[in-house]
Amino acid sequence: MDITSIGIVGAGQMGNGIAHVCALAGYDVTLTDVNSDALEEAVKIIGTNLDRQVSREKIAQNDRDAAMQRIRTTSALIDLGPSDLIIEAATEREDVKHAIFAELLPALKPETILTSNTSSISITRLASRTDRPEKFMGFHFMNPVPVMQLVELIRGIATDEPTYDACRSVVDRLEKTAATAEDFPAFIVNRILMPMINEAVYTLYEGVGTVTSIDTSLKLGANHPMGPLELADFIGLDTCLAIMNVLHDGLADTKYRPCPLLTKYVEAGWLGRKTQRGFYDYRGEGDPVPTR
Ligand SMILES: CC(=O)CC(=O)SCCNC(=O)CCNC(=O)[C@H](O)C(C)(C)COP(=O)(O)OP(=O)(O)OC[C@H]1O[C@@H](n2cnc3c(N)ncnc32)[C@H](O)[C@@H]1OP(=O)(O)O
Ligand SMILES: NC(=O)C1=CN([C@@H]2O[C@H](COP(=O)(O)OP(=O)(O)OC[C@H]3O[C@@H](n4cnc5c(N)ncnc54)[C@H](OP(=O)(O)O)[C@@H]3O)[C@@H](O)[C@H]2O)C=CC1
Repeated sequence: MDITSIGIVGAGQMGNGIAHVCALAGYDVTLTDVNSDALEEAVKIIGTNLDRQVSREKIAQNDRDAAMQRIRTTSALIDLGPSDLIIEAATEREDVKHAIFAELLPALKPETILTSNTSSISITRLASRTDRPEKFMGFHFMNPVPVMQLVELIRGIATDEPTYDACRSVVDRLEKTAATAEDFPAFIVNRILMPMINEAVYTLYEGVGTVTSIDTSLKLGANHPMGPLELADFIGLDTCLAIMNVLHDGLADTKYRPCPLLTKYVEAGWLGRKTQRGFYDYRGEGDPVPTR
């Protein structure tokens, strides 16, 4: 199937990044969110990130302008009806994703491919609640989307080859690299990355190190671009906790037990950068201040 238009559900940090790269690659993009402020904010962020790429001579000004022209926003989910490919990038909660698909399905063309950017949730289970499990895939971008090269492609048990091939062609057109993962909890990247982040939170919880010493250790001692707690704030602590819960429930192994301190931060609404406070406090003018 020739994909020319892409509908994106959720205009948070992932949704805006996905809209950015898809529009830049020439796809017509429709972006939707339940929150109309999030849509306005997403368009601003996309404009700023494209400007940055222009100023660093990564893209030309007219490519930037053409990409912005290709992005349409709407708060009505059914406006995604004509899209050839849907990428769902709403909050990492299975009930939210099921509800989105239930509302969206009656508006879709029969041939439309349905995908989720979920970090961890079973693709087979999400697909089973739709009318097209053979046309359903995991399409997992990494954050920040305009910078990170990888897209994980995850087949559900029923996904057919034409669907996989069509998604792979989209990854090629975005000039990203695909890695194929089997449909087990959290796939590849988060199966490995998230227990490391959770262990960093345990290291903090048990008083082995402070926020600063833990992040400095991994940045300078293991050459990670961000420390694990800084990265957790960047991803979103709610998303990190949701992924740990999927690993814990899905693999039934205590080694995936979410750290109680991670739970406490989420309960406080300290979700990281997106709420201005997590393991660091971002509300001041200067450098972020560690909260422990
Ligand atoms: C949770 C999941 O399901 C899966 C995941 O995504 S896990 C998270 C995966 N992501 C990571 O691990 C990110 C780790 N961090 C990094 O790689 C780096 O810190 C970073 C790329 C985010 C920032 O790098 P940095 O060197 O500290 O900052 P900075 O110099 O501002 O940015 C590097 C480049 O990226 C660009 N950039 C950064 N954010 C950008 C954005 N949102 N849009 C466009 N460009 C961006 C910058 O313009 C800069 O470009 P040049 O190389 O041309 O100068
Ligand atoms: N953060 C990361 O590093 C990565 C995240 N992901 C995955 O991408 C998805 C999105 O994550 P992320 O962008 O970080 O999350 P955000 O919290 O930044 O954004 C999620 C957006 O979805 C909106 N939303 C919630 N419910 C609905 C709905 N029913 N219909 C439409 N929009 C809705 C939210 O609105 P409101 O705020 O009003 O609730 C919010 O604007 C998740 O599945 C996550 O696991 C994948 C790779 C990396």
